[in-house]
Amino acid sequence: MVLSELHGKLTRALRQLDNETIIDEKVLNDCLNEITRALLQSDVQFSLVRDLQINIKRTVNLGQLAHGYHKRNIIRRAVEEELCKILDSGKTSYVPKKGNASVVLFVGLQGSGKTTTCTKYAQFYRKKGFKPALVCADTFRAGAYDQLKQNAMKANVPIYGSHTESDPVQIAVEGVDSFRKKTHDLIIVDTSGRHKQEEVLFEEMRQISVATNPDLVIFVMDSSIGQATYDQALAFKQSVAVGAVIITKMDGHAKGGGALSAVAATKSPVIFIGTGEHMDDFKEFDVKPFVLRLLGMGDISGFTNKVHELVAVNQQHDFMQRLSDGNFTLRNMYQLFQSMHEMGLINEVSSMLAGLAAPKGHEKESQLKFKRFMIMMDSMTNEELDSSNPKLMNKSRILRIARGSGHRVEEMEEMMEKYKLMATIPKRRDMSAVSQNRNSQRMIPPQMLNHISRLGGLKDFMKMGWT
Ligand SMILES: Nc1nc2c(ncn2[C@@H]2O[C@H](COP(=O)(O)OP(=O)(O)OP(=O)(O)O)[C@@H](O)[C@H]2O)c(=O)[nH]1
Repeated sequence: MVLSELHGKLTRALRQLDNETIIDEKVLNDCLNEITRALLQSDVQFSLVRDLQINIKRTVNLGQLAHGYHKRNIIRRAVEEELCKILDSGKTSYVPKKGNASVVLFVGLQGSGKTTTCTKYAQFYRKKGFKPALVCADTFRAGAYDQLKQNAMKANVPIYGSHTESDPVQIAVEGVDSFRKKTHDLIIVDTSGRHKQEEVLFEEMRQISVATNPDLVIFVMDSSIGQATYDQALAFKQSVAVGAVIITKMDGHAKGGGALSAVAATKSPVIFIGTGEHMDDFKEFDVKPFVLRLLGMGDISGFTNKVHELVAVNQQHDFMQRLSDGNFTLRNMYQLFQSMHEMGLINEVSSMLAGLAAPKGHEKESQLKFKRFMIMMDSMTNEELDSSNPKLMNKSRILRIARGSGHRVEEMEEMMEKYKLMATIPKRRDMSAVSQNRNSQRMIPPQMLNHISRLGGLKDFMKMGWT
């Protein structure tokens, strides 16, 4: 989990609400104080945190809420909305389109992770079916070309560069022209970084930018400097037309929250975050799912996207229909888990579902949790498995299933919470993303299909009742 410390503190603060029978001013203040402390410790700017607290108190006016109103949910929703506000730049970024020959220029200070991120970006789009290529216009640092070459080889992306030419502008122009002729539809230009924000670096960036006329300039920034990213992002924006930001090293830095919020305050959209040194340690950044995950409420859109990756196109509509009609049963969940398990995707999917994510190195815990859930579902009757009415699962049934499967009642309740979360996806979230995905022509990747059939899981997968 990215920002695991902040995640832990925020979820603890919200969980406290469940321990209280009456939600009064004191409980709300205690909860808000904890959230405030957690955000400040993550280096979020004081004024942003202060505004968040004021706004939440204004939204959650306990005195005016009618008796019986679900105060806990109103508080949770207000926290979610205010965090989204802090992290949302209000701007969208240019998105490369297949077949369009987009040119994307990467800029940033030395050591920010620019070269690594260029390759991660190329690989991300290669996996989406693009034909990306890399141009090394860093003639400042000896070895930059070789580093990018090595990375490019790993990511299986062609590269243009020179050991002898010293003019980065000429290399950039030649590289872009050459890849355009070869019909590459995403040409990524890596530029040199310097130790600090020197004028000479900005001048070089400006010249490369004028000469290559990029569709998008991406500023790469290291998260370890926290809220100081604000000044850095502004300085770069004033020199080149920065259209998007990628924040790196979010895996190791407690100040990541500060970095994300400070960049948003400059009205620059963060589009990806770097979460490690490896090529796959790269995540699309989307404010709402990120906040939901941070608050332990699950990454719904990530989950629905995953479903779309795994379910054949002709079945996606029906599957989403079941979800949207509220007909998603425990049996559906059981079969989904089973397929994920067989495909070795438990960790990937679990990180999208509230509370199932395990920190790096503890993935086994997630797997055990899924197994535990499946064992508990094995102790259910057909009526329980096939009902889409969560109310059917009353206290005595929960007790019986927990006892019968050798688990604690709390473990059973935790599973029911996850089920409700999945079953109510479309009710709680905007279905437009889902319907957009319906139209996407994504199929199960062939190698995955082979894998499922080898495991004999394809039959189960198809029997999930999604057809
Ligand atoms: N932990 C972690 N390390 C990263 C991440 N991104 C990059 N790095 C590491 O940061 C270091 C610097 O990365 P580079 O890609 O060489 O940085 P750069 O900005 O291109 O540097 P110059 O080419 O000198 O300007 C390398 O050791 C990378 O492996 C990340 O998201 N997480």
